[in-house]
Amino acid sequence: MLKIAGLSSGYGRVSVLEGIDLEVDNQEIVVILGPNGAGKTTLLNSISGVARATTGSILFDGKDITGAKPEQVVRMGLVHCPEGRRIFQRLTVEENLVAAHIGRAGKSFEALRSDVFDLFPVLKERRNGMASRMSGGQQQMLAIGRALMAEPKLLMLDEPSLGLAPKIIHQIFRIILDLSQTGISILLVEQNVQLALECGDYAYLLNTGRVRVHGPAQEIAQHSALSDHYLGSATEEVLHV
Ligand SMILES: Nc1ncnc2c1ncn2[C@@H]1O[C@H](COP(=O)(O)OP(=O)(O)OP(=O)(O)O)[C@@H](O)[C@H]1O
Repeated sequence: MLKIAGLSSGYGRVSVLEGIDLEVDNQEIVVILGPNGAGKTTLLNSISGVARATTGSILFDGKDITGAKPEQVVRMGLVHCPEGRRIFQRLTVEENLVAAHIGRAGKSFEALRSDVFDLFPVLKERRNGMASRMSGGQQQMLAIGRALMAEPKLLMLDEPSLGLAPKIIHQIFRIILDLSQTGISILLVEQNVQLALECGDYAYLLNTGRVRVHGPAQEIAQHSALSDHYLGSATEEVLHV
């Protein structure tokens, strides 16, 4: 579904990522872990076309999307649900969904809205309520609902559990697993290492812009070097667990 090879990128003259190789298979949940500033968000931004790749290639669904514009990438079914939710606070739930669907070909608004409401009944209950009046967890559900209006084949989620209560975090992870069951591939950036590794199939650990460790999520969870790497004492060596 997604194949990244030798990707380096950054912002203007600031280089952030160096030589990233990463793959996401069909229906797989791939987790990206790493300390603050490791480059996780920059990696998602580079895939979605917000940050520019300086070297390397990004293939999505068999097509080269290196250097493609964000709107082209979304149209192909690669959808980024950014950190901080970025929903329209002054619009209602329904209006947020409408805004996410404007100008789209494919399934009708009504059909997609119905899928979103099936997945998140609370959004149906609150469809005419202002987004700003909803709890953090409900706003995260709306952010994912908006992303689903673009019919993703691959959904990139940046820290969906950020700032949420433990019970709600479990709900969000349950939803991520449900989405994967519907055939959507997931690329998940998370600070909640334990839950992310329980939920994921494969994991990459980033530090200072490079992949330091990668392997099946279960093996990474048991790997004693993970904490060293996670805490930032990574060597230059890439360990394949
Ligand atoms: N717009 C930008 N312009 C310049 N540098 C940036 C920009 N955004 C991020 N950076 C820098 O890129 C590096 C990686 O940041 P990034 O946000 O990708 O890390 P992260 O792993 O997602 O961290 P966090 O967990 O804190 O979100 C940091 O040194 C950051 O200061």
